[in-house]
Amino acid sequence: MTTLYEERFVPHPRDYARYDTERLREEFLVPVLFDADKTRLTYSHVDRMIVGGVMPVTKTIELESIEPLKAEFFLQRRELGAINIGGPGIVEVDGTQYEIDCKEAMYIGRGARMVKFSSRDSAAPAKFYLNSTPAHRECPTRKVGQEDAKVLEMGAGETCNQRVIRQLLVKEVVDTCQLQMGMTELAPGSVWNTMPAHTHSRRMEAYMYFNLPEDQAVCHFMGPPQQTRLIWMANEQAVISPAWSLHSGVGTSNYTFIWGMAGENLDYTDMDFVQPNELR
Ligand SMILES: O=C(O)C(=O)C[C@H](O)C(=O)CO
Ligand SMILES: [Zn+2]
Repeated sequence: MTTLYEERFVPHPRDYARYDTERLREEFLVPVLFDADKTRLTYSHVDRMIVGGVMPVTKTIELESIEPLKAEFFLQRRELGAINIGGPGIVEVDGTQYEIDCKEAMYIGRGARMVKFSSRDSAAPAKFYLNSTPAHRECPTRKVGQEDAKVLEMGAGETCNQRVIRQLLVKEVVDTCQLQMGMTELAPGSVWNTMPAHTHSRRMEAYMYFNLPEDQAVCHFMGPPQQTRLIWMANEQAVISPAWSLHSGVGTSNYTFIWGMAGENLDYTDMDFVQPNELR
C-alpha cells in the first residue's frame, strides 16, 4: 500500500470543552505526514479538507483515490495544493512536469487525472505537504514560486511576533475554487504566530509546523476565544482548526508553518480579531 489514510469527523465546540489531552490530540492533531515512499492522508469532515504528505524517496508516487472519495481518480471533484518543504522535487500532472523546490507550491485543478510526485535526489527527498478540498469547477494547474507570492510583513520584535506571511495560493495569485494556502516564517527571536489571534467562522484552517528543531516544540492554541485549550506539537505535524476555533501558537524555538483554508469565501482579510487580554 502506497497510500495510508484516516477519516476524522466534526467535533462540536460544546463537546470539545470536555475533551482531555488524549482526545484533543485524537480529534485535531495530525501526528505523521511524511513516510518514505508513501502518501499519508487525513480526510477531515471539517469542510472536507484532506491534509497529507507525500515523501518520494526511491520511487515516483502516484496520487491515488481513497475509498471515502468514491471517485475514479483523486481530483475528479477536488482541487489540490502541494508545497514542498524538502529537497528539490518534481510534480507531474497529466504528462507535464513541474520542478518544485523547497517552499515552492503547485496548484492542481479539478479534473487532473494523473498526478505523480518524485525527488531529484533520494539522499535529499522532496516532502510535499498537501491540502485538498472539494471543487465546483476546473481552475488551471500552475506552479507558484516564492517570487509569485503576495508578501505581508507582520508583528514586531517587541511583541515577539515578527513574521513574514507569503500568500501562495490566494485569489490575487492563482485562481482556485475554495482552497487558500501560504507560509509564515518567524523572524529569529520571535516565537508567537497569529497573535493577536482571530477566528473566521466562514473558513476552517489547518496549520503544519516545520523547520522546528527536533528537540523543540510548538504550543498550539485552539478553541473559542473564551475557552482555549492547547496542543503540544512537534516538527512536521499538522493541526485541524474548525471554523469555531482560533489558531495560534508559541514555539520554544524558531519555526515556519504552512496554513491552508477552505470554506465560504476566498477573502484572506475576513477575520474576527481577539486581543491577547480578551483570551480565556
Ligand atoms: O502568522 C499569522 O498571522 C498567520 O499566518 C495567519 C494565517 O495566515 C491565518 O490564520 C489566516 O487566516
Ligand atoms: Zn486564520
